[in-house]
Order: sequence, then structure tokens, then C-alpha cells
Amino acid sequence: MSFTLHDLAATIDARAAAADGDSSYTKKLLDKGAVHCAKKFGEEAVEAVIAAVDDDRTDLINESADVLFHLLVLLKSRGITIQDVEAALGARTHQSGLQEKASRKSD
Ligand SMILES: N=c1c2ncn([C@@H]3O[C@H](COP(=O)(O)OP(=O)(O)OP(=O)(O)O)[C@@H](O)[C@H]3O)c2ncn1[C@@H]1O[C@H](COP(=O)(O)O)[C@@H](O)[C@H]1O
Repeated sequence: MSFTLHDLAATIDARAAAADGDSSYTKKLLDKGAVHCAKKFGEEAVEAVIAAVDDDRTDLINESADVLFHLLVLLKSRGITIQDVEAALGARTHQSGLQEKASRKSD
């Protein structure tokens, strides 16, 4: 059985609804607010960048897991769901990234 980001998002939802900060790291982050969640996400992203630059495969995989967890917590802190993000990604599939970039330059 595979584990998905939807499973993790559901756990984060459950912790937000019913946990307390002494027993749940997720709830502890959410209780500190969106700005704190954003800072933690930024820290984890930088750690992933460092792992990539160092070409450390194991570190990059582990830091990527941290990044995805902290991104989902950040989204939760602002009332955004993974389905909202998937919808944004889905809306982009009609054109390539290069086409989208070119259309922005002519704005
Ligand atoms: N995937 C994760 C996950 N990834 C990373 N982390 C935590 O993120 C933190 C990042 O480490 P840092 O050193 O940057 O932070 P820290 O210094 O420990 O913490 P701060 O006091 O700075 O916030 C660590 O405490 C990790 O345990 C996670 N914590 C929880 N989850 C998932 O969330 C679920 C619910 O967790 P709880 O809310 O704790 O029950 C777990 O079962 C996991 O599936």
C-alpha cells in the first residue's frame, strides 16, 4: 500500500481539528500561525537546496519529505487544500511551461 500526499494532508487536517501542541508537532506549528509556518517551510526548502547542490541523494530525499510536510502545514495555516493546488496545476496542462513563461513576458 502506498502513502500519498493526500494521506499526509488528511493527517494534518485531523491534527488541526483534534490534537494539542504538546502531543502533535503539526498542531504546535499551526498554533504559532501562518508566518511561523512560512518560516519553517523556508528553512526546510533551503536545506533541500543545500542537499541538491551537494549532490547528496539521501539528504535530498529526506529534506524533500520535510519540504512537502511543511508546505502542506503552511497551506493548512492559510486555509488552502491540496486539491486547490492540484486544480492550479491541472489548469496549466493545456500549455507548456515555456509557452506560459513567454505569455507572461508580453504582459
Ligand atoms: N511528515 C512529517 C514530518 N516531517 C518533518 N517533521 C518534523 O519537522 C521538524 C523539522 O525539524 P527542525 O529541526 O527543522 O525543527 P525543530 O527544531 O525540531 O522544531 P522547531 O521547534 O524549530 O519547530 C522535526 O521535528 C520533524 O519531526 C514532521 N512531523 C510530522 N510529519 C507527519 O505528520 C504526522 C503527524 O505528526 P504529529 O502532528 O507530530 O502527530 C506524522 O505522523 C508524520 O506523518
